[in-house]
Amino acid sequence: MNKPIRIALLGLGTVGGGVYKLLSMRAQEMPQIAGAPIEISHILVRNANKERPGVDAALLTDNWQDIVSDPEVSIVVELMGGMEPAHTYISEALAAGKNVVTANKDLMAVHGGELLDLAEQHHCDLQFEAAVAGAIPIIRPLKQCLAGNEISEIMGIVNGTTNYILTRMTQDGMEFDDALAMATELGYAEADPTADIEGYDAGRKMAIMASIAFHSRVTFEQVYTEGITNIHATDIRYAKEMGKAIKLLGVACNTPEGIEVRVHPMLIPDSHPLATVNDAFNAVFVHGDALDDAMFMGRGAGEMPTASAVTGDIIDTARNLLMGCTGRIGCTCYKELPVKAIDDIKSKYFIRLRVEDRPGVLAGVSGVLGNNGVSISQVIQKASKGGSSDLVVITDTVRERHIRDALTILRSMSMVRDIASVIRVY
Ligand SMILES: NC(=O)C1=CN([C@@H]2O[C@H](COP(=O)(O)OP(=O)(O)OC[C@H]3O[C@@H](n4cnc5c(N)ncnc54)[C@H](OP(=O)(O)O)[C@@H]3O)[C@@H](O)[C@H]2O)C=CC1
Ligand SMILES: N[C@@H](CC=O)C(=O)O
Ligand code: NA
Repeated sequence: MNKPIRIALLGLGTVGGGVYKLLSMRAQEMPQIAGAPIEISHILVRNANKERPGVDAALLTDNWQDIVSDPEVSIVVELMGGMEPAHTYISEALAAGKNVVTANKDLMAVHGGELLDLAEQHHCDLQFEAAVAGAIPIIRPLKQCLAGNEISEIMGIVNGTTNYILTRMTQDGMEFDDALAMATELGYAEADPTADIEGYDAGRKMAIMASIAFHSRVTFEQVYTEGITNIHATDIRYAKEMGKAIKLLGVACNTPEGIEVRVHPMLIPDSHPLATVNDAFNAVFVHGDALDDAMFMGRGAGEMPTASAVTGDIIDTARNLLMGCTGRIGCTCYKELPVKAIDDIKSKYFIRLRVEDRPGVLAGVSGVLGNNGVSISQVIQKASKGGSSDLVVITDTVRERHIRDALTILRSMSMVRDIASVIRVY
């Protein structure tokens, strides 16, 4: 039998704890699955004295040097999250010739190119399947199975926390804050859930996928992001009346003018496959010239689903180590494509306004939209409450900058008391 492959876990929280459990559950079969036993030799945590039931306390350390200077450790599994010290530790591990598996989208969406280059220099694997859409295999399919395609579009639900919140608000009428507390309790949310609810986490995942799919580096700062904090129960009610669901979607397209990449809430028809993706499930649509359409669906967050993706990467790296072929697949970005500004992107919009309840208001609002090149496809006006009423306008497809100009004028009009919501429509 091959001698054990020694790995170090950095982090033993939701995901690290899941990986520890899954590796223990599969320990007996690992020589057959991976080609050698896989043994955890160190676990780095912030607090090595904390009681951790079911975990061998002798493995715990709070000293990174114990790991990076141990020549027996061949795979470092980073599950701490955040930029630092994760960036330094991963760089030092690669420089020391250690392979790395990480679930860290924050880091990969900003420093992915640099870290993949470093891995290549040292002939090491740097694998990050769990960083995008949790358990769903998507990084490896994009880099390997779909490598013969020209991919033109990726669209999907890539944040479990926000999908869980929107599902609870839609199906159970739950308040936003209560649904977020449940998502945190279930281990779906990031350490700072702002990243989830403001769309940053989904933006990071879209940057990573767009880079791989379009062979051109896209970083997080280039992704337009809007979260779900401005989605109200009233919007969800209107969406239901129109036979639509509200989802936080990531969209990335490779167009002749450049890459479009964005994350924002969207109204999608109930008949659309993404409308039925609920709770912490994620789904990713990919369109390729040879592939046509494919959809990947599964759990996007949580202890064991995320551990599934991390453990798959550990096993793949172990197999590469045993075959002497680590570092086989590195960075696949060989183009330098521009990324389009959000102002140039076109969409349909749902605009909910609180307006004065008097004659001429509808004509005033539609006049401003028309003067800015925004044509209307549907209008809903609800009965008056306290002298104002809800006016919902669905526009035809329009350029983002025209909507912005129109909204600026509408906001300044006395007949418009408030622009309550502006949501894109599929
Ligand atoms: N939760 C999920 O569903 C998913 C998470 N991810 C990603 O996985 C990673 C881990 O997430 P998660 O498990 O939820 O996070 P947790 O907050 O649950 O766990 C973080 C762990 O890292 C340790 N840690 C944090 N900072 C340090 C440090 N400076 N030095 C040593 N140890 C440190 C903590 O130690 P201690 O225990 O002592 O506090 C803890 O064990 C993140 O990158 C996240 O984005 C990816 C997909 C899904
Ligand atoms: N916080 C993330 C965890 C997985 O990436 C999410 O909710 O999707
Ligand atoms: Na994944």
